[in-house]
Amino acid sequence: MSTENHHRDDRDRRERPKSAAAEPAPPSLVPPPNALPPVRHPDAPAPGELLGSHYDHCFGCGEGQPHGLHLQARAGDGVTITAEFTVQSAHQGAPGLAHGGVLATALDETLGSLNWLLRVIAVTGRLETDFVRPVPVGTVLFLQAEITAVAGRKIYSRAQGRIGGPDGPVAVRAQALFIEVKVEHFTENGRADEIRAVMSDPDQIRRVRAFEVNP
Ligand SMILES: CCCCCCCCCCCCCCCC(=O)SCCNC(=O)CCNC(=O)[C@H](O)C(C)(C)COP(=O)(O)OP(=O)(O)OC[C@H]1O[C@@H](n2cnc3c(N)ncnc32)[C@H](O)[C@@H]1OP(=O)(O)O
Repeated sequence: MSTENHHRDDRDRRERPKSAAAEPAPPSLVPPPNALPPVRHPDAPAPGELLGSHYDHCFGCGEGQPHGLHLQARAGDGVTITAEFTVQSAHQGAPGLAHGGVLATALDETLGSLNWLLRVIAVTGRLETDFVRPVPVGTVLFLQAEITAVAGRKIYSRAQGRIGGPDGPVAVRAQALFIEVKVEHFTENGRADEIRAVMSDPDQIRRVRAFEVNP
């Protein structure tokens, strides 16, 4: 293939339709035939409601992380979420541009927030990210995410981040597989100091309960 054609192919790939749905998923991100549509928990936050942080020291959403993303997620209709994150100078990779790992974190955090709507505790098993456009420092990234299917403990989801406005061009997108876990995943693996602090904070316990199925 000529260099010119190669460049045109690259550009075409970047400018494909805006929906994450248009992207073929790798095998482990394709829900199995027995997967079911996600069911919004009756006590899930109402559409339009801000979810708040699940943990004050979370790098993605916690207020207690000075250089964190301070991402704010809002429940949408069905099993969807919107979120916003403003790229700060502490988030640079190349001069004046967001670090790709930080953008992946924003996608991961948004996708993770979706599990609030199922009232399930889940962690990221697989996260596949496409970086479509550079994202300058100072940019607001407008994220949208949805759960597409659930198969036992496996939760399939996808997200995209747009720049210039909620309907602007897609800059990043991701497909993910989250795996449902028990609270013991954290209590048995997390560092003892932080687990102790969380377990003695009634406000934090209340937030953890909000994740549990049939608390
Ligand atoms: C007291 C304090 C409480 C605090 C309460 C806080 C609550 C809310 C915190 C939320 C925080 C959110 C923050 C953002 C989201 C993160 O960033 S989470 C952090 C990043 N993720 C992790 O650290 C996960 C590390 N990985 C693990 O711990 C384990 O591999 C997992 C994911 C729990 C799975 O292990 P497992 O439970 O032994 O399950 P396993 O049987 O291996 O797999 C189950 C199924 O999933 C499939 N699977 C597993 N991994 C993968 C993979 N990577 N690819 C494809 N398929 C996979 C398996 O093939 C299997 O499929 P089936 O055979 O059932 O068809």
